[in-house]
Amino acid sequence: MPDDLILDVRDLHKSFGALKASDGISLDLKAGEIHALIGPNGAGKSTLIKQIAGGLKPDRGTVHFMGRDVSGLSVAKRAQAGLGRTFQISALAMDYTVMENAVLGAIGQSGRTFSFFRPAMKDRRLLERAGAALERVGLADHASTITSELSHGQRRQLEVAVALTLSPRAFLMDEPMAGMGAEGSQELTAFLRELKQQAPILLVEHDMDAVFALADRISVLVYGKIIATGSVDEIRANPDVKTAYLGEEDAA
Ligand SMILES: Nc1ncnc2c1ncn2[C@@H]1O[C@H](COP(=O)(O)OP(=O)(O)OP(=O)(O)O)[C@@H](O)[C@H]1O
Repeated sequence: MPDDLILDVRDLHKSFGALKASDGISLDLKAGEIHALIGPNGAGKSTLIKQIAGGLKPDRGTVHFMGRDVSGLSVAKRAQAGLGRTFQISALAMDYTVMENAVLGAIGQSGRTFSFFRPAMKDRRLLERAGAALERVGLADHASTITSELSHGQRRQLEVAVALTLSPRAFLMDEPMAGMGAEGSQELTAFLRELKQQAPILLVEHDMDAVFALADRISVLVYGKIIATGSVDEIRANPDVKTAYLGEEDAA
């Protein structure tokens, strides 16, 4: 394995009945980069991210992470191994405080199973780790704020903080810009550019301005197949990509 290869997805296949949502997908993520995954609605982006994160089992193909085959591991095990994920739909506990959500992240729990929760809130090591992550995303001053009171942009920051508590070696991000205003997107863009130095990011994003501003590489997914991978300039100039997107506009 080359040193800078963090995530290596090989020949993933996933069908839903006759529909091939992943049709032989291979892609990789290298240290220090943002690799954006774009494609028309229904192309299979979310399905791919779920298979990489471990929530959906491929019919065929493998996922290697840091040189290790993680194909058989659960979401939680992959997260503990350093595969961090932020969600398209928030998994934050809205009536808990910002710090409590970060601590839940630090014990590898997202969602709503809180059996370890009370003892965790007294664990100094976990509190420190959660506090450091909040500091990193600029939410330290909001540690005791109830999460539902945060702005949309702040919730996104908190999702990143939750992922950061496990010291990820890579991030999977599903539409982090969704629902953000122009100012919020700009702030998040600047933050992601800094974050990629710590851990590379596989980014699914519909906001093309953000993708073109951020991505080191772009892969284009259409009907379950990657039709092109390249730099921003290469993808912009690629005739197949233009056709795929024009086709979508014509259909709309
Ligand atoms: N659990 C499922 N059962 C059946 N079909 C599914 C399932 N999940 C996804 N699909 C189908 O697979 C295809 C790919 O869906 P997916 O959500 O991965 O696309 P996407 O690129 O993320 O789309 P969008 O950009 O709209 O979020 C779609 O046709 C979708 O209807």
